[in-house]
Amino acid sequence: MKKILIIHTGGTISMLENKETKEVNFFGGSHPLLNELNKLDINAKIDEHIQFDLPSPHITPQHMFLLSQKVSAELPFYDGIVITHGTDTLEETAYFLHLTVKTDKPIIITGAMRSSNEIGSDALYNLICSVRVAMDQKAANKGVLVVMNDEIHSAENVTKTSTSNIATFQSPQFGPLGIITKNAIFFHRTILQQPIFPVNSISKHVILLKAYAGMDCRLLAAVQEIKPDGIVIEGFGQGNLPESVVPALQAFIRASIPVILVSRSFTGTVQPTYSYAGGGKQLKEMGVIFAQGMTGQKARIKLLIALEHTTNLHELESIFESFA
Ligand SMILES: NC(=O)C[C@H](N)C(=O)O
Repeated sequence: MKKILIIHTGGTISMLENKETKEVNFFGGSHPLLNELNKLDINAKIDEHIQFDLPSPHITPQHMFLLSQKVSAELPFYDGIVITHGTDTLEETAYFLHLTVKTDKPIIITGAMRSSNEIGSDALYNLICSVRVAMDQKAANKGVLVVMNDEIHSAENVTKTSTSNIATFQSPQFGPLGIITKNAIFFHRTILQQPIFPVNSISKHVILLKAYAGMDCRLLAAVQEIKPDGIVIEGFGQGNLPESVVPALQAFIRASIPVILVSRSFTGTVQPTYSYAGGGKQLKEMGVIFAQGMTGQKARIKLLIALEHTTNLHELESIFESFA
């Protein structure tokens, strides 16, 4: 019989609705899903552990690091691990684990858009589906997977696209890796092998900025005061920025602070096409590092992890170019 560990970290999947006020929160008492699976006819030995009871907007990279250590420590004793998590920052934790946990065993993250006692709750359903995927040999060797709403997504590509729809998790441009039906699990694509970057700490400060029409140098002047270890900026289209922010970015790079560029557009890649002031070609020549095919929040997670290995801008560039 397979052995699966469920690690709970909080989020709506761990919350309840107050029937009078309609607010959703943790309301003390025991975890609403704890031991629910043992009442069902699932052919697995399931252990559960409550790691945190946090809404996911309260999750920090330190929590992700602790979770990554817990998962790595428990993996030798289980055939697969399922993590429950709030959906707001689920994709960041999923990607953190994807980049830091070395294993060929299935690691699944799931959440819920409606808490356990709400009509149409997806909490227990997503948990059951996740355990089924974690028990499936086909889920091995695919990095961290996000299971929600009958779909299996790679941590690399998945993002929360809707504020409240239960079909919120999507992989724009790529689609899910597989689907879950009543009786079977189908994978129809896989991921390329990814280098793993194990970390012993998470100690750097990386900030994420979004470009907007008319952005000027004032925000970046304020950022200079913060003295970050790295900056991720979501530029326009193929990777272009307003001319006015270029001198500040240049100053960061001269001070050996990496500036990583992704796009506000959620499909396609960033590339040095335009040579006007602030265009991608100028940014590339200036030393801005282009991160391919990922959102700003994922590039930030990757930079946080990469900076634990090197602060050399050329090495960082090859880390961002070598995989996406
Ligand atoms: N559906 C959810 O889990 C959203 C919640 N605010 C959280 O991320 O904790």
